[in-house]
Amino acid sequence: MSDARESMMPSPNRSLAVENISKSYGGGLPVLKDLTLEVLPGELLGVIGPNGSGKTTLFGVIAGQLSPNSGTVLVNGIDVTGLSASERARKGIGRTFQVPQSFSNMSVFENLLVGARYAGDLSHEAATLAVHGIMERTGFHGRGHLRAGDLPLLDRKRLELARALATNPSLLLLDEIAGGLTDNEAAEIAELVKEVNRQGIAVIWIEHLVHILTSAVSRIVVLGEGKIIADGEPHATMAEPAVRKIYLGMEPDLDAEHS
Ligand SMILES: Nc1ncnc2c1ncn2[C@@H]1O[C@H](COP(=O)(O)OP(=O)(O)OP(=O)(O)O)[C@@H](O)[C@H]1O
Repeated sequence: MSDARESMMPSPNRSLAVENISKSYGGGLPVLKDLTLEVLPGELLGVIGPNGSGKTTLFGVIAGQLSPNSGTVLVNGIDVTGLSASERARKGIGRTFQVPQSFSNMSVFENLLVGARYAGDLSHEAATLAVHGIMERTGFHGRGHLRAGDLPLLDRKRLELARALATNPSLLLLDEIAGGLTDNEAAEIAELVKEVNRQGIAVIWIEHLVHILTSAVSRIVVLGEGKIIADGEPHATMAEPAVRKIYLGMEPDLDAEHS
């Protein structure tokens, strides 16, 4: 973390506080309903829920792509509700998207450099140094020259994560980073996510591959129709009747780790 950012931050006791957030699109029915959620510094939190339950909308509201109708978003104790997405990136929020946002005609290195310069007031030299560090941590050492569009899916997912890391986040939002991967590839991504988290970055990870998530995270939040219907230790949370009611028969991989 840059000295400049460190000195700007009050000492936080919550990495993220989402307070009483409601959100609807174009005057329609609310997609998020008075939702409140806290994430502690260094926490690795999984978020699951059926299609359309509001998971990606929640990320949009946290990262600033969407404005809530009401409620507050605090990051490291700072109210960011009125800030743009790029301003929030400078406050420490990094995010990935379901559809990778990398520039396919640019190299791995160039993509990461864009990320590093997006969120930080870094000189070209400092950004270059930061990008080399990110490439080390994410499996791109010696491969920075590769064209992003030529990468296989697992590496495109890695690049999406690396691009978010290049913005130097204290809170990382991962939206289905393992989507479309085989089980072995998803497990590789999960190891990378855990490693990033061990380095002190709080992570919120939306994923449909429930067994990958439950084996990686220390806490799971279950969304249903814009509300939190369960929140706690992964296995206990997945065993709650309200959660089993949603998932039983819908999610064939739910018990895969026990088979
Ligand atoms: N830009 C938009 N305009 C109008 N409605 C939207 C928009 N984006 C999402 N919605 C609606 O809001 C609801 C929640 O969508 P959201 O993408 O947040 O759910 P999700 O839990 O992330 O779903 P999935 O698991 O399919 O990604 C859905 O009914 C969806 O159709």
